[in-house]
Amino acid sequence: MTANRRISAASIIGNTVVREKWLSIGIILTVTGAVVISLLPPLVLGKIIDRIAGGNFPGFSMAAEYFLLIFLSGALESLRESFLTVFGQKMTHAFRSELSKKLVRLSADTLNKEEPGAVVSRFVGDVDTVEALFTSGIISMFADACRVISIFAVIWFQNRGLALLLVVLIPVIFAFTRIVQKQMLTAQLENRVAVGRVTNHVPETIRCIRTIHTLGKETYMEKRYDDYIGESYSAIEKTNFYDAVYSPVILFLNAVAVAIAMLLAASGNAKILTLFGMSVGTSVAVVNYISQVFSPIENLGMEIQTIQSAVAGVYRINEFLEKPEREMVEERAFADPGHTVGRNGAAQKSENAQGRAENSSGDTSAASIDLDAAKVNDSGIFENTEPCVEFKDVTFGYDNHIVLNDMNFAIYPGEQVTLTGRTGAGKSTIFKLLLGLYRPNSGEALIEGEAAYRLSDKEKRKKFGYVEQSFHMVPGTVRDQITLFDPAIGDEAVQAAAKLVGLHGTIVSLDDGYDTLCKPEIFSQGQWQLLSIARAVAGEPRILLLDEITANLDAETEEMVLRALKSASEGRTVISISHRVYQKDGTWRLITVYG
Ligand SMILES: Nc1ncnc2c1ncn2[C@@H]1O[C@H](COP(=O)(O)OP(=O)(O)OP(=O)(O)O)[C@@H](O)[C@H]1O
Repeated sequence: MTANRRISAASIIGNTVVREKWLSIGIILTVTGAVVISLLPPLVLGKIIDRIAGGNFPGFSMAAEYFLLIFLSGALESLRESFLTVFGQKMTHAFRSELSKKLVRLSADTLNKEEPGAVVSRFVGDVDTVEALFTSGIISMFADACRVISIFAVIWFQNRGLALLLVVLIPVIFAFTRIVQKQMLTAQLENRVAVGRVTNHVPETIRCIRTIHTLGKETYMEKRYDDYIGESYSAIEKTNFYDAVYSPVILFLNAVAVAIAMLLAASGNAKILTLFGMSVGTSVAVVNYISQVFSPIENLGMEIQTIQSAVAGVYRINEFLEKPEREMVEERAFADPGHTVGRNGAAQKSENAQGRAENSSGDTSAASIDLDAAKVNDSGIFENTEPCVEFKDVTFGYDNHIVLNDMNFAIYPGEQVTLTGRTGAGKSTIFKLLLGLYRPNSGEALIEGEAAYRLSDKEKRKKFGYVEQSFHMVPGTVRDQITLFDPAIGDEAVQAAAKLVGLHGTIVSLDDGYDTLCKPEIFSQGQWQLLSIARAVAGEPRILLLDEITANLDAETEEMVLRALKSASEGRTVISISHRVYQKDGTWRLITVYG
């Protein structure tokens, strides 16, 4: 058995950074490179203007230098964005892989308590927010912060007065940006809720259209629809308002800062000029820098928001990764003794049949078990007297609710046993213990002498097949439904299983035969159930566990499934939960569970 793995969002991020080290280095280089290079063009432009103002021709090389720097700055920024996108995708892949590994390791108890929608939202929404943390969160925030600081530093050396002006202005701009962004976010969320209501309202109206007409509720439904649209409209209005106001205000502040700096630079006052004096070229460069400082400030506000929601996503992902895991059993080389009962059971008439018969009458000591009937087929298909399924003093409960109390029973190879009992007695719980989904609180639930929960997934498939009330389709072809992607089950075994249940003809008549992509409409309900039996027997298990397999079928379809089951049961031990008894001949036995 393997212990719980310790994995968290931080370790997934760390592992991905190490695994993608060249990409990570590329991001660091492009982020810093883009910040540094973007500072240079205004400086060169300032020099060019100063030359022109002094009556000198700046020369082709200076102009070329200016354009080259602009090109380089743009190229580095786009390279940075590409690296970040790829990195974000790698991160998403790493997170989703770890989450899906975790999902298959969750204990049955944990899975039972999980809402499917909540699990899906961790795979989709939460992982997306973590991806955004890298594509438009933490790294972009670092880049933008560096940009603001470096622009400020350059202005400080170029024009001390303007730098002091920015010290006052930048926090004001930032605060204004955050207020607008928060208001916009609230309005967007309101809009999302309203749009959700509108989109739910339409199908709901269509679904209930007869009831609406019958009860004359058309006006009421129309009014509700109008209200929802109205809510959405006012939310969009708010968003548009803030959107419309933001840019002009920022442009205005930009213009105010430039105007103040220029006015003071042209004031002619010696004291003021010690702070604001600058050449024409420098003033061009400074104006350029000021207009560059606004966009990273605006980005910073958005990035803070992205980081906040990513932190919530990371928290939810960590919560999921910390959930209790089932005890994982390592795959091991195990000797497959082959079927103790062959396909042709009668041919393997056992010398021990007599011994089993004695056992069947003697082994009824369980406190809560009643062996109503215990017969052995005259042709006797038991090969030995060792039980293939056994409950020894099993006590089990969910949380504090004890369901099975000190239960004992033994089932022998080749037997056909039906578990019966009132609803809630614990029949399905017996199956869950045999499937190894739960571990008994005390006692032993054994399959071929081994604790069921200790069996690895491969061993389980070899030892037993499980058929449920309804078929659970996996994405893939008809063949995949039978093999469940087990490469050990070849075409021959697939076809043999389908023939056994009488579905081979139907499958080959499909457009692509066994390669037909499965969709709900390609088979009838009964045929899906036949496919379920084919899936269960394809691994050639020695035991079949059947859980109310005809519960949802009409009489005719049930007849067809029972016929298939008869062939599938031949030479196997069959344990079924049913309110009806499948096979009353030969080795059939009834176990009543009292719970
Ligand atoms: N995952 C679970 N968590 C908590 N209690 C459970 C869980 N599964 C079953 N139970 C409880 O265990 C008891 C036995 O349930 P079980 O499904 O084994 O009964 P059953 O005999 O198969 O019933 P039915 O014939 O109605 O299917 C019931 O009281 C049920 O509420």
